[in-house]
Amino acid sequence: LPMLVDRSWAKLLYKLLSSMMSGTEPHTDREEDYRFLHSMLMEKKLHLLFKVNARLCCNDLVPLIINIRPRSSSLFQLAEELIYQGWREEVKELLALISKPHFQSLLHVHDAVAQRDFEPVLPPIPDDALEDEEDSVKIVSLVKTKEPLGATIKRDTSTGAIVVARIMRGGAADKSGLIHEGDELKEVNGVSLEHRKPKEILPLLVSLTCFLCSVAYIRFKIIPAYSREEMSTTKQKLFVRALFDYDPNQDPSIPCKDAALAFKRGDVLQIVSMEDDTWWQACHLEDSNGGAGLIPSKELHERSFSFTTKQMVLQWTGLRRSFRLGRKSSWAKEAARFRRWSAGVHSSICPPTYIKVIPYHREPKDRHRVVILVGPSGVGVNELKRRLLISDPDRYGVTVPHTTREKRRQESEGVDYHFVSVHMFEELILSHRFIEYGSYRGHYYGTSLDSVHRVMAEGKVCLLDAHPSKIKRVYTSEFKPYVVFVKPPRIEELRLTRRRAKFVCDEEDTNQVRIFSEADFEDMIDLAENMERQYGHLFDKVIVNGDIASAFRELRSDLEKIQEARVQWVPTEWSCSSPTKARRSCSHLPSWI
Ligand SMILES: Nc1ncnc2c1ncn2[C@@H]1O[C@H](COP(=O)(O)OP(=O)(O)OP(=O)(O)O)[C@@H](O)[C@H]1O
Repeated sequence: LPMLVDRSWAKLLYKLLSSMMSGTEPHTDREEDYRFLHSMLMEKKLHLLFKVNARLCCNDLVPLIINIRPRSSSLFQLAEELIYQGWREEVKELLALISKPHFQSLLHVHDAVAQRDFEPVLPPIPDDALEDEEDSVKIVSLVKTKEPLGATIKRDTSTGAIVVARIMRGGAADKSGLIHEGDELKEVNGVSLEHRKPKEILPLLVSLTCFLCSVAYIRFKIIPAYSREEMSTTKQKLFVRALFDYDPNQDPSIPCKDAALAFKRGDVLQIVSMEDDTWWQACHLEDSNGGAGLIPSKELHERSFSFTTKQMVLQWTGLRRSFRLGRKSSWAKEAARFRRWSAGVHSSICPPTYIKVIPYHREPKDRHRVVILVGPSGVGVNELKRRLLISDPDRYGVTVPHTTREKRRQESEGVDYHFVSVHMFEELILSHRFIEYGSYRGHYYGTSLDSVHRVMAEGKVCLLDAHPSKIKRVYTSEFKPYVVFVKPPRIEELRLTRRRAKFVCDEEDTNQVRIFSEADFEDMIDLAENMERQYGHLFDKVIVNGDIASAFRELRSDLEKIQEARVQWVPTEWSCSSPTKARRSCSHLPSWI
């Protein structure tokens, strides 16, 4: 019976059939009746008749055959006809069934619904409402009275879409059963909600309400949450940012070089298949319509990384003997460095591979992402920060640190430092208000979260420099940090470029400066390698600071691009996964509709 459009009527017939068949004793008449009904129901002509009926009903023309009379009156007529055969058991049973009040009520309700006899009448859905849309789009028409809809909406921070945040139990939306949490609202009465803020949608709904009767006819175009979930399990695209360079020409393990995809650290790739454990298929973001290529899976890259590092350890062991012979003076230092290096290798369990990312649609009014500059001491982090500030003081700002040391004559409170008592500083430590803090010569120094907020609230890009281990503290959707790793160039270039450079070797006494020694350069390179190995997965950009002018140009243009880009790729963990997180990061967004 799937062809039968009028399902309720078909069900009724089925019920009739099953009630006829439900007797415990075998009855040949029943068998015959069943066969008769079955052949009648399977009759092609009857199916056609149902189709014609359905067409006519849809076009609101004269209802035919089955719809000619309401079900309740058809039933009474049927009862009349059957009364003459009242001696048959099955007829008795059927009569008993149809004379039950709840059965009759059911048919009355059916008749009322079938005649679409209810108020208020919803306006028809325009023909073009679903034009060019996917199947997953749903049109929901509601008549809103004085009662609020009982739903809150929010802007999804990762996609920019307006979604239903909460449905209040017992509210109009809940009672309608047509709108659900997580549904994406595409349009309201034909007005697109794209790039809209929740607060702009409220007046839109108010404008649809009649002032006299407070009734509003609202038509939502919705992408239901279930189909969005479906998309996430079946069709959703998985994007990753590569955390290493990959050149198939340098990889002897690739099964087919022509089928491979080369990429650079920082490239966003769309993963199209992860079926194979060792070789995934992916394409570059800008080339998602083109063919996919093979890339090493996470596991494969980790395995080959541990193989390479083992080989390096062996090499180092061999080299150390030559150090003992040729560079006796620096042997002890080399040994210490090797210890540090191998500790670094073994402490970093996993090499950076890929990080799952999602698009972040930045609105012009959104706060700027915090920029964190990291690098080994002396590499030029402060120099680059200083140049950025001078180049555009309206765009960039820096935090004011806290300290417990005495204020000096030329210093001012809130400009050079926030001068606070030890007690106050320790209170701030206990309440986790610092991103980073430490003590130097008996005084505390620290950068607080509030100082970052202050710069952000001024509409500026907050420039922070911190040890990479502290990035975690601000690695949230609130700050959306953009991490730049300032890397030293090769030692030959360091020697050339830093010939005249001097650095402050005593924080307290800024006159205590000295030039870089060969050991400083070596330490800088060692530290940089360690940092990259341990925290490389957090770096968005690596800038090699050889020539300061070109390093600065590269940094400035990169930051400008980031601040102006409409779509940026950020870690998936910044999308509000948990309700608490979502509430915290979207707390300013929910609005009543
Ligand atoms: N590319 C470069 N070429 C020449 N000199 C440089 C370059 N980069 C930085 N310098 C100089 O090196 C010195 C140290 O730089 P800077 O103070 O910026 O280092 P830093 O990374 O902030 O280290 P620290 O955190 O220890 O202060 C400064 O005198 C700076 O002018």
